[in-house]
Order: sequence, then structure tokens, then C-alpha cells
Amino acid sequence: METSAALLEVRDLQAGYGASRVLHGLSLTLHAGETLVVVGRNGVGKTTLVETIIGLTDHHGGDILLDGAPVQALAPHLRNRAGIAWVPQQREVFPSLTVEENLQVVARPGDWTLARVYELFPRLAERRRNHGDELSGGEQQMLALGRALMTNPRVLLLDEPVEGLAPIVVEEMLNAIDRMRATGRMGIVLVEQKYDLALARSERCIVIDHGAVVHTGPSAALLADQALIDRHLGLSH
Ligand SMILES: Nc1ncnc2c1ncn2[C@@H]1O[C@H](COP(=O)(O)OP(=O)(O)OP(=O)(O)O)[C@@H](O)[C@H]1O
Repeated sequence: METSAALLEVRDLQAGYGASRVLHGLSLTLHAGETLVVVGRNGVGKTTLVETIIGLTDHHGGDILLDGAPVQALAPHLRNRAGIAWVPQQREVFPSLTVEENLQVVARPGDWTLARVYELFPRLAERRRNHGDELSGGEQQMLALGRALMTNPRVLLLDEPVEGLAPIVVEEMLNAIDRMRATGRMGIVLVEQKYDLALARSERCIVIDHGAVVHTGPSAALLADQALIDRHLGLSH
């Protein structure tokens, strides 16, 4: 039984792109300080879920509650102001601003400051005077995450944060996510194809198939259950 203590609650969500419905009655709960991993095969609706929470898809039904208050009618920037931050798959940074300007321009008061983001990503500190378009893919991803943190969100949505990164940068990102999780009361929704990496750094998981949740439970339990992994995440259907 979930109580009203949930930081983020999604109830019976139905959404998609135009006439095409992707999410069919999806529900989830996220608590403060918790990391919830979202896994599932390609094309099942993971990115659509994140984009619906932030307000970028066509919402057809269901509730998105932040601290019990519905946000589904709010424009994306208002959801962001309410405390939901998003790190998209395609790292969105301002190419003509420096690293430091990219971080400062979105800053809101809270625990996450420029100093703390630089502590998390020393590479960004080294690159503080470089422009967004002078960064490597990995550095752009660090900057995209740093920007989200600078807004001091209550809920952080991470969509495949290590996709397409070189192995050494993947290490750096995962390390940062581990340290980020260890601090504060932020709730994190982590969408990840590499389910083993994601399950190892989360409390709970949901598995999505055809736009709905087909499994939910502790991440450690799914990681230990190869039959369940094969059924929900294996290559064969
Ligand atoms: N911008 C869009 N416009 C129309 N349809 C889209 C759009 N983005 C995704 N879709 C469709 O929505 C469905 C779900 O896609 P989504 O990207 O949410 O899946 P996913 O689980 O994140 O997959 P992947 O792991 O490949 O990123 C797919 O059928 C996809 O073609």
C-alpha cells in the first residue's frame, strides 16, 4: 500500500504522440531519496514516460502527482519550476555559452551549487571557460546533468545517461550518479538499457512492456532472477 508520502506518483497514465498512443495505463511511485530504475526492451515507452512526466507528449489520461499535487496540466517549464528536472537523451546544452554560464543560467537556490557540481565533475571545472560546442560527448553529458542539478530539483529524470559514451566516461558518469545518490533527498528516475548497471544502483525497478508496467519490485531481486530478466528483458519475446 502506497501512502501520500510519495514524492512523485504516476497513476494510470495514458499518453503518446499525436494519434499514436504509447503509454496504456502506466503507474509508478517514487519516494524522496530513492532511485527507481525503468527498464524494458527497445521501443516499449521508457522515453515516452519520461517525456510525459516533463510534459512533452500528448497526455490522454491519468495523473502525475508531485507531493500529491497534480502537475499534468502544467507547461513543461512550470513542472520544472515545481521541482522536476530532466536530463534528455540528446544532451541539451547551450553551445554558445561557456560551461560555467550554462550552469549559472539555470541555477536556483539549494544544496547544489557551482562548487558542488564541479566537485562531482572535476572535468567541468577544468572546462569552465570552454563553450558548449567545444566539449566532447561525455563532457556534454556531464554538463547536461550538472545543469539539471543546478536547478535543485526534487525529482531528477535521467534518460539513458551513459548511452554512446566511451567506457572511461561511462565509469565517470556512474561514479557521479553513485555519489549523487548518496546525498540529499532527491528522488531519481533512471531509464537505462544496460539494466545490470542500473539495477545495481537503485532501490526499486519497474519493467515496462507495451506502455504498461509488467513487473515492479526491489532491484536486487530482479538482478538475482535470471528467469525474470530473460522473460522481460531478454532478446526473445
Ligand atoms: N517523437 C515521437 N513521435 C512519434 N512517435 C514516437 C516519438 N518518440 C517515440 N515514438 C514512438 O513511441 C514508441 C515508444 O518509444 P520510446 O522511445 O518511448 O521507447 P523506449 O522504451 O524509450 O525505447 P528505446 O529504448 O529504444 O529508447 C515507439 O513506437 C516510438 O516509435
